[in-house]
Amino acid sequence: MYYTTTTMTWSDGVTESTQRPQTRPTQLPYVPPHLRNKYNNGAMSSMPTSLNDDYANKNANSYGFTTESTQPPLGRGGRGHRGRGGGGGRGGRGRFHQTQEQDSYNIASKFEKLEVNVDDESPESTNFAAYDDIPVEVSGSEIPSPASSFEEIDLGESLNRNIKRCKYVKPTPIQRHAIPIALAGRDLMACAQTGSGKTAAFCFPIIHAILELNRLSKPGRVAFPLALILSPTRELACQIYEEAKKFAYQTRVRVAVAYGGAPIVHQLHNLEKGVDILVATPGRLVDMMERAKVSLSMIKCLALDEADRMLDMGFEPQIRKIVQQMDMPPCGSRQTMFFSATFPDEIQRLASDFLSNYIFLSVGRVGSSTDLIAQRVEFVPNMDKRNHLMNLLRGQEPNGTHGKHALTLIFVETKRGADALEHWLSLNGFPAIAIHGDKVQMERERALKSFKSGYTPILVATDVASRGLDVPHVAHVINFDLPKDIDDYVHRIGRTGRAGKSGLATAFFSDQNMPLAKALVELLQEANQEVPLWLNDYAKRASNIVGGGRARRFGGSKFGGYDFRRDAQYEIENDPYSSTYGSFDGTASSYGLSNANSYAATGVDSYSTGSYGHEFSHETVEASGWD
Ligand SMILES: Nc1ncnc2c1ncn2[C@@H]1O[C@H](COP(=O)(O)OP(=O)(O)OP(=O)(O)O)[C@@H](O)[C@H]1O
Repeated sequence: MYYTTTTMTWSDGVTESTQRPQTRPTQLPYVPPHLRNKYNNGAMSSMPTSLNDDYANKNANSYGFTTESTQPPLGRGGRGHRGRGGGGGRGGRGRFHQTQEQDSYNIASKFEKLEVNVDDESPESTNFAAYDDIPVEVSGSEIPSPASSFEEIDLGESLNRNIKRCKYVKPTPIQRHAIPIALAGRDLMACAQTGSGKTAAFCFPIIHAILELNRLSKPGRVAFPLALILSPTRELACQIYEEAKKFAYQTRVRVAVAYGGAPIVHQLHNLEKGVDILVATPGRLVDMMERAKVSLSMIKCLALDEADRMLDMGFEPQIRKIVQQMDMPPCGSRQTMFFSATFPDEIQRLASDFLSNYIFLSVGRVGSSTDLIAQRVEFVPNMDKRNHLMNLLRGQEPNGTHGKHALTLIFVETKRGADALEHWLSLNGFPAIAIHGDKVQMERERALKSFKSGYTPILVATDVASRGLDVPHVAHVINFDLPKDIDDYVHRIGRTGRAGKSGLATAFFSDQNMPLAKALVELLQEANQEVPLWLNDYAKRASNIVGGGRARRFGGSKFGGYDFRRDAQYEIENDPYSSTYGSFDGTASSYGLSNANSYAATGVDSYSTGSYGHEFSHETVEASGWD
């Protein structure tokens, strides 16, 4: 379905026979990925024949682990080196799981120990200078003013305390604009660049609203959450859940999570204890509702993270079922908020079905990447991809604290490709682990934990890991296979360069990627990145082909945010037979559209800030004073 592709790409297709050492024996004892190079290579004809230091030294890349440091993450072997997950998944719980996992994963459980530090602008804090000149576009009616600080927003004592615990000193731009809008109870369609703090932008107002209601949920056989947050992937649901728990710490607001691939019984048991905020993936939620374990009749607030993904082909029927066909209060009686870094026109149109008199907010250019990410596009013929990757990885010196490797995330197109590349990297001494939709949930979670902890500093992933995942210290994202869709590229590279930190993204471009060339050039230009001459040529050639490659999805606006309603506005302005427009804000407003100020005349305001504000035919109010 959604993450499934049947096409073969280079990462799967480059057969092991052509790429692996030719004399690799057919039967090898199981060796975990990290140790395969040292232990398995003994079987290679051109190599020394045992656990030979000589070989290990000659072939040491900068990831070369000592035997001591490479305690395998799995205690009980696994399923053989070609088993699911490349051996990274199924064993028992070894030393790793008893130590690092417990220490690092459940942040919320350790939250109590964190200090409340009022003035700390620690290195971990956001680099706000990076966001200073960010363009902001807002449109809709009666737009609440943005706030410049958390004090000004005033989310209440307990939330403010938790914000300090998180060491959030200042709101990020999306938070400055979105939180006041959400606190005013308005529906919202919000776009902001990857890693810019959207999760808190919807979690804070939700928690605040529930506290204001002063009516927390009670235990019972059927759960009646007051707020629902939907996420397209299980991992993202878990991440939002962990974040929401931190933000709701000591507030008595109960947060629960429901996602597929894990036993439903345990999740239901948690729900029975009472839940105020339910974070869920659509499939599992529908299942629970059909079992009459969850009712959405009390929902006051609905938030969709990665909203464009939630409404694309894969999820739209499930979302319609959850939002329109079960017992959720109708549009207008609940508050609805959509968040994403990308929001194609056609998906905005769909989304407007679920919103009432909403405000459109974009911080940074919709669908653009952040300038914090240095982007490099290299022409790499398919045949050379693996060697090129190896050289790239060899060049990465340990640079983290204690000489640890910064994390590298490699995207490939298919699940098979992810397994094959993980295996090949492991064989060559690079500690890699794969994550994709064919792995069982436990394997997926383990892969992510192992990567997050730095234990396996290379993660090979399909798009299952492209959206929303916030893994600190991802220094390099490599698009081994480029995606077909430029928005997917934006989300993928957005796994680095988060929260004001800088990052690097390298893409391997080959002939097959020509349809992406034009959009890629535009994206690089917008992000002030160098565009290789050869890529420009590809873009020109692509333009000459019918369709011209996939154009940017945000219509005619090169810079700044883009509210699709403006297109509709434009169409009507230019349609001599049309004089009314009834769907702009989800209400039946109608207005004449004959002059340039008609947009403002309808009570629909807008403002733009920052250096990329662009011109519209309607009145644009320049806002200042907070940016
Ligand atoms: N006000 C703040 N100050 C400092 N750090 C913050 C602040 N708000 C959020 N962060 C941190 O920024 C990081 C990115 O936030 P988040 O995951 O919400 O980004 P996002 O915009 O949802 O990204 P994506 O589009 O990839 O989903 C997180 O580690 C979060 O803790």
